[in-house]
Parts: sequence; C-alpha cells; structure tokens
Amino acid sequence: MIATQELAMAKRIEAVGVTAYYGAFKAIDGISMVIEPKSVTALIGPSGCGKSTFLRSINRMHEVLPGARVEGKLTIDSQDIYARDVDVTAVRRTIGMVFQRPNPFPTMSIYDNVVAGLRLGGVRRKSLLDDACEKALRAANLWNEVHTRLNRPGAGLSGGQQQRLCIARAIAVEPQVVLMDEPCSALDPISTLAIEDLISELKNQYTIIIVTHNMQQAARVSDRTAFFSIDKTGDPGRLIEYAETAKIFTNPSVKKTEDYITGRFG
Ligand SMILES: Nc1ncnc2c1ncn2[C@@H]1O[C@H](COP(=O)(O)OP(=O)(O)OP(=O)(O)O)[C@@H](O)[C@H]1O
Repeated sequence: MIATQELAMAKRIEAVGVTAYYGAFKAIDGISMVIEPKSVTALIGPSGCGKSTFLRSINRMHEVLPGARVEGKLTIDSQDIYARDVDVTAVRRTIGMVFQRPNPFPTMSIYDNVVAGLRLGGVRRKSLLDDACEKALRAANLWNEVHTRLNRPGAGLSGGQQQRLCIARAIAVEPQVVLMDEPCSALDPISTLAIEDLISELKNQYTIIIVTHNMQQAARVSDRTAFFSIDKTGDPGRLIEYAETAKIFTNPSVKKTEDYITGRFG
C-alpha cells in the first residue's frame, strides 16, 4: 500500500502505454511519457484528442465514471498508482486538481474552502488550520486580497480570485502534483496572467500538468509540451510529439505538430 508520507515525496510521473476507455470507446491509446518533477508540462491538441482523459487518469478520476477504465501503467516515483493494493483516496489527496470553471464550495467561507481538504484528512486544531490557510492563500497570491474577509463566502469573489482560491484549496494539502484542466478558460486576460504567474511560481515546489487550448499560454508557462492528436473522429487520441516547449513551438520534429501549432488544423 502506498502510504501518504511516501507519496508526499513523489514527484516524477511516468506513463507507460496508458490507454483509457469510456465503455467500449477507446479515448486514448498507448500514451507513454515521463513528466519531470518541479516542472510545468502542457498538454495541447485539438478538441477530443484525450487531453482531459489522460489528465484524469493521473489522479484516478477517470475511473469514477461508470464503464470507464484505464489500462497500462502510471507510476509516481516508481510507485504504480493503479496497483491493486493502492489506497485510491491517498493517491487523489496527493494530486491536486484545478478545473476549467472555478468551483469553490458555494456555501463555504473562503477559509473553509481552503482548509476543506485538511479537515477531511482529520486536521482539527485551529492553529494548524489557520497557518495552512494563510500559507496556501499566500502561495496562491490571494492572501492580500482576502485576509480581511476570510469568513465571507468564496462564491463572492471574482472569477479570477475564485480560481486562485481553488488553487489555494488544491495546494493546502501539500500535494506534490497539481493537475490543471484549462484553468484559465473562464477567465479574463488579467486574471489569466495572474494565474500564469502563479503557475510559474508554484513549479518551484510542485510538478504541474496543464491542459490548455491556448498555445501562447503553453509557450509562456510550460517547460515541456505534449502534443496529442486524433486521426479522425472516433479514433483514439495519441501522443504525437513530446519535447521541450521551445522545440515544439520553433522546431517540431513531426509535421502534424507543425501543422497544429501554425494553425493549419485543429
Ligand atoms: N464522459 C464521457 N463519456 C463518453 N465519452 C467521453 C466522455 N468524456 C469524453 N469522452 C470522449 O473521449 C474523447 C476524449 O475526450 P477528452 O475530453 O479527453 O478530450 P480533450 O482533448 O480534453 O477535448 P477538449 O479539448 O475538447 O476538452 C472524446 O472523443 C470525447 O467525446
């Protein structure tokens, strides 16, 4: 069994032949890649190529849908997160996730949102929760804007602030990996830049994987970029090219990558 403490040290992710299904439909096929610790990896590609499916395979969220399953191997620092004796809750707790639309718990205060995961994990002492709340909000660049109103509802913040609140909530439990599924797609350009700055800061501590449709964003925030694609509707998504972001955007090895990043398809 993977203990939380062991996972807390985990950083490097390796996918070997990861294939995911929704019922009989194969959505991604044979994805193999190594994601380095303390880096930002962008997943790009046309709609339906399986970026979100792959992302959700990494924290075992894909399988929560009825009929959905994952084959292949996914390891975090050599520990197989799909091994039969793995504690799935511990895996999910160790891998923070930020979604497309900010989704703070609507009836909870800002404070309660940030510490929700810690409370679920059994932390009760107020001083510990207070410290963790401040630390996470500072790390999410939100403390200065909200510290005088921690007891107000999280839903009362602007969209960009709500997304930073969701990032604070994700990092409060000190995961080593943070998955972000188009975290800026519902945000205005200023809030988007704030999140991008935040991602650049957070990578000093976390391994970050971000799905984005915005290629400028991938170019700005990521160290490595993985380009996924599908041949035609109904086919599974495949990893076409994975390399340093600068290489993908200036000198890709595969013609299909070049066609995509130059806007010729997708
Ligand atoms: N809940 C689901 N049930 C059945 N099929 C699904 C489900 N979610 C996604 N799919 C299918 O799986 C494939 C991959 O979808 P996925 O959302 O992973 O792609 P994506 O690259 O993230 O797309 P987008 O960029 O549009 O968000 C698509 O064909 C999609 O229709």
